Amino acid sequence: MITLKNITKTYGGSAQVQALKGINLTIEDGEIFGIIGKSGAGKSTLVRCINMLEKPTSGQVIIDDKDLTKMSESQLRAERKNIGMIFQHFNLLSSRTVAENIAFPLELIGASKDVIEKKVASLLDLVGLSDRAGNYPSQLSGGQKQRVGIARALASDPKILLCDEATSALDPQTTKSILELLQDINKRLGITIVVITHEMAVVKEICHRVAVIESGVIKEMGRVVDIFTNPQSQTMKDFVTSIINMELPAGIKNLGVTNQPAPDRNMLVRLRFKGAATNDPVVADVVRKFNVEVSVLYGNIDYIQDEPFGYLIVVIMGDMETQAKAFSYIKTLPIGSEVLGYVPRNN
Ligand SMILES: Nc1ncnc2c1ncn2[C@@H]1O[C@H](COP(=O)(O)OP(=O)(O)OP(=O)(O)O)[C@@H](O)[C@H]1O
Repeated sequence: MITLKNITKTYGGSAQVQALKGINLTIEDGEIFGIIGKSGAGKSTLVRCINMLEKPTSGQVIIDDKDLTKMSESQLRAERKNIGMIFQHFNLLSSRTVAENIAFPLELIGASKDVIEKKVASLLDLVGLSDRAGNYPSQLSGGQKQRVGIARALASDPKILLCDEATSALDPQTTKSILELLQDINKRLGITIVVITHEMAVVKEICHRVAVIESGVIKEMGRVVDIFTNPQSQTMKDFVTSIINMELPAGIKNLGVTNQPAPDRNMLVRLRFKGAATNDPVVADVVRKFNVEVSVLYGNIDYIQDEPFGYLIVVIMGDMETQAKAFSYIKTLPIGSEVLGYVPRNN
């Protein structure tokens, strides 16, 4: 488990920058945890505090009950074997072959030639590059270079893998294959993965939980499926709407939506489903119970990893009292719901 307690980081120099302003965070073993934020939010600083490449100005970094902020340099060097890291621009050694790059951390800890050979072969197999062992980085595509970066990061059998914008330099197809590899590594080896990104698509694809950071402060944190169906902070709403449209479709806006109920208006409602509730016959249920007509104007179902989530925009027709009763009932169901407004009855 990784626990960050009240981490602050102020960069010195003439103009002091407070990059982190009291970060509290717990990342469970085996989790894929996303940290998302815009440029300059403090993401890289935060992830570099986890392995103490950046020393926090104050606060504690506790990994498996050990406080890294209290360790000497040599203790830290030993501890960092448990924490692999991959980077946006791969950071491979251009004069070394693929196999030699992967072997590098093992050479540093004085592993025997035999051990290194076996380990490199199994890592090459894991990342699907067995046929590229003798190539130099310049002979590889971006995706292949990142695979080498991943293999090198895993060479010391870390328990944690930190990924700093690991797919930001890659095209969407290659990004997908690298994310699949990370997910596979998480499942097969049980490694905890911390993913730093500015792309919500990356979070949606592989993260179990996510925290959004802005100006050195965590604005919101939660399970990815909860965040997608019900973001609270403006920052998270902006990220969610960057990949799923929560705006009212133009066709619905044009119906003449008002905020107040009226005898000649019907209620416009958004229903938000996730997980098993996606299969619940909510609309049929409301129609039967309240003898109202419900018309579906818009629907959208998507998946976060294997978990479905979706939106439905419906119009509840009937007199004002029945509309209100039907909505009160919907509020008791295990789904999200909100009244978006009221539309003229003839729609
Ligand atoms: N070594 C440094 N010295 C001074 N200021 C720094 C240093 N590194 C980062 N900063 C500042 O700290 C703040 C957070 O930077 P950081 O790189 O952590 O953000 P980020 O979210 O990773 O941004 P990006 O996505 O653009 O890399 C920024 O204002 C940045 O200018």
